[in-house]
Amino acid sequence: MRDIIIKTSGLTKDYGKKRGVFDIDLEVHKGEVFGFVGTNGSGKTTTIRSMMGFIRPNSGVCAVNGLDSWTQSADIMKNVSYVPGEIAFPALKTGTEFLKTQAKYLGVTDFGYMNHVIELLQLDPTANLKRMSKGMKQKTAIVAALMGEKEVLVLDEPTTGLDPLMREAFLQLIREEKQKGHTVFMSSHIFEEIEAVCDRVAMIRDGHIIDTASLYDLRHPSVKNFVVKFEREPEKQRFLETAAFRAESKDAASCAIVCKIEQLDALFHLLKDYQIVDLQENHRSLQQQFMSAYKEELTQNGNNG
Ligand SMILES: Nc1ncnc2c1ncn2[C@@H]1O[C@H](COP(=O)(O)OP(=O)(O)OP(=O)(O)O)[C@@H](O)[C@H]1O
Repeated sequence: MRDIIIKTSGLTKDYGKKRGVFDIDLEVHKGEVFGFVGTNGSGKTTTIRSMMGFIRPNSGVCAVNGLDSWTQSADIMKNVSYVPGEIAFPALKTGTEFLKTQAKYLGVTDFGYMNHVIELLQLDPTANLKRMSKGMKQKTAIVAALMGEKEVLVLDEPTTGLDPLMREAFLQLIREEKQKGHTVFMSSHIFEEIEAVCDRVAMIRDGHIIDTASLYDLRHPSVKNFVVKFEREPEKQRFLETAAFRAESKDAASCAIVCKIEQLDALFHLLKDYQIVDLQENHRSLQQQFMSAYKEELTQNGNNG
C-alpha cells in the first residue's frame, strides 16, 4: 500500500442552506497527481482550505503528511507548496521584490528552478505587482509557490487566468513534478487539463463527492466503443446480421460497435471479411464520466440534489 500524503475523512464544513462540504473522504497517495473537479461553488476551495488548516471543519478530519490540518497547520506549510484560489500579494512594488521576499521566507538560495519556472511561464517579474494582469498575477503566484521545490503541491484552480498556451506550459510543470515523485492535489473546473495530467480525480457537486475515477481506467476501458463505416450499406447489414457483437446502425453505411477488450481480436478478425472505409474509437471523456455520475446522483436523490 502506497503512503497516503493527503487524507480527509468525514470532512464537513456546513455554511448553512446546503452550502459547504459534507462528508468528504479523500486519499491522495505519494507521487500521485490528483485532480479535484467541480462546478462553481461546489466546495473545492472549502475542501482545500480545510486541508491547509485555514478553515476549521464542523466535523471530520484532514491530514497532510500525517499532520492534522487544524492543529499542525504551520508544520504542514513547511512541506507544502500552495497556490491559493484568491491571490493577494503583500504591499510590494514589483514581482521581483515579492519573489525575493518569498525566496527568503522559504530559504531558497539556488534560483535555478525558480528561473526555469519563470522561463516556462514567460513571466516578466519586473512588472509592477499592482498593475499585473490576472494571468501575470497567477503566474507570479505559481512561481512563488513552486520555487520552494516541496514534495507536496496543493493548487486551487492554478490555471485561472492563463491563456491556452500558458495552461499547457503549466501542465508541463506538473508533469515534471510527477517525474520527481512529488504529490500534487489540484482543483479545476476544466476537465481537459485534469484529464491531461492526473492519475485520479474526485468529482464534487454541491459539497458532496459524487465520483472518484482513475484516469488510467478511463484511458484503458475494459469495453471499447467503435464506429465503423462500411463501403456500402449491404456490407453493414451483413455485419449486423451476424449478431456477433453488440452493434447498432448509425447511418446508411456506419454502425456503432461495443466490444470487450478480450473480444478485440475476434472483432478485427471478423472485420477482415468486409470493405471498411473508416474506423474510429470513441473514448469516454472525463466530462462524460462526470455527467453520468451527476445524472446518477440526481436520480438517486429523486432530483432533490
Ligand atoms: N465563508 C463562507 N461563508 C458562507 N458560505 C460560504 C463561505 N465560503 C464558501 N461558502 C459557500 O460554500 C459553497 C462552496 O464554496 P467554495 O468556494 O468552496 O466552492 P468552489 O468549488 O471553490 O467554487 P469556485 O469554483 O466558484 O471557486 C458555496 O456555496 C459558497 O457560497
